[in-house]
Amino acid sequence: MEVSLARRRGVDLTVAAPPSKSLTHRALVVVALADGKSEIVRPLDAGDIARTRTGLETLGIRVVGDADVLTVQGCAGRLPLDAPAVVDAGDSGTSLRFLTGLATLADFPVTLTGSARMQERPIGPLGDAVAALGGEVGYAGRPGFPPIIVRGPVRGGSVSMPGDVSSQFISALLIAAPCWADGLALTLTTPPVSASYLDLTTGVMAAFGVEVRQEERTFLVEPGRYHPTHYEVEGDWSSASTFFAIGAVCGGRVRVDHLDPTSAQGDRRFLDALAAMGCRVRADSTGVVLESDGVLDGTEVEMAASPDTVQNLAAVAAFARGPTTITGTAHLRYKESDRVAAIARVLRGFGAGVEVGEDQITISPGPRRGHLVVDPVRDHRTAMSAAVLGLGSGEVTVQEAECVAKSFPGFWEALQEAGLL
Ligand SMILES: O=C(O)C1=C[C@@H](OP(=O)(O)O)[C@@H](O)[C@H](O)C1
Ligand SMILES: C=C(OP(=O)(O)O)C(=O)O
Repeated sequence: MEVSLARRRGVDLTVAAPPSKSLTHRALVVVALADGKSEIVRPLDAGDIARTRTGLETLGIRVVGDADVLTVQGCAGRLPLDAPAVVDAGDSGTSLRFLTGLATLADFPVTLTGSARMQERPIGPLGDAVAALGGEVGYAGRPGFPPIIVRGPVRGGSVSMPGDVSSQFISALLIAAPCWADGLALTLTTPPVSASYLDLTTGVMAAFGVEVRQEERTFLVEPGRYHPTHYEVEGDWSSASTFFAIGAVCGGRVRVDHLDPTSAQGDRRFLDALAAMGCRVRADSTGVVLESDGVLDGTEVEMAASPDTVQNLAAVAAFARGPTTITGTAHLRYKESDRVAAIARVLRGFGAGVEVGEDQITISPGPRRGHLVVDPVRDHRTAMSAAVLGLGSGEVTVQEAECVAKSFPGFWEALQEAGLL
């Protein structure tokens, strides 16, 4: 599917944020381990969540329900797997990493694999940690990359791991840890990237009765049990960021409902960056409103904890009156595509100057080039950020636009309903 976008000015948009992808993934894997039946209310219904759901089913956990409520009978920390299994996580890094953690709780080997791109996304630090904690770990192809083969059970204990590749490795260990006989003392040898996602992990674990203690760079989890509960998923700040970016560049007013203005989701910081560029932002009891007159200043902003909004911010920066520097970008290279390269490719094609450093990107607005055709190379966030460029300036076509289904299947429909397509 191809989507072509025309320039819009003075938008007046009210949309609902879809449920959080990260919180739905976490809720699903935690309820799978709980010692009873739990309900997840308002889960995200999207491609990546389907990967976690079918992965859990492959591991012997039944997930029942639809878009409104999912019901799961947990396995009380011991997966009922009675033969070797293969989990295909497709393009979903979160599914692959979290289910690798769960595979430590099975008595049979589990092979975790994914798309061609997934086989280029690292998993070595997580594999090393699982092996050090007592599991058997192997790789079917290139060492340190999926397919990874994990055989439990893992006893747990103390381990060190770098934090600078993906926070998902840390979350995967933390989530499985209460089900290990010796619990976990995990010390990070480098500061964690995407650190806000660790707060989401510990928050969901706490909602199911398990505490994580943190002493400087060490995370401690005692052996214990997740207690079943009803868990309601809040709205997704990463998905919402595209609507706010559209408001920033087109000018006008954008209201996104179903967002918690006090959320632990780090992508909430995206709005601080837009405020620094000249937008006005306010929250009320049901959502968040952004107003912009379309006149934007460049800024300098650290985004290591909010990687999934960097492409939208880079797109907004192309409309500013001066350059914008975004720091904390090194780990964007390990995502659904190399997003540092994607930003450079798309924005240079658009007409902006892009300077790429080891851990930072500077965008300098420049004169618009002709019609821009964006191939997102299956990366949903590249596709959505291209919509920001298109609505802000016109003459942008997004190819294979259906890739947004990974996290936000209703994205293009939402734009259409708002009269923007
Ligand atoms: O834990 C999570 O839910 C996620 C963590 C982040 O990944 P990294 O920790 O690999 O940066 C983020 O980019 C991803 O979309 C979701
Ligand atoms: C990086 C992302 O997801 P994942 O790592 O789960 O593939 C994302 O949604 O932007």
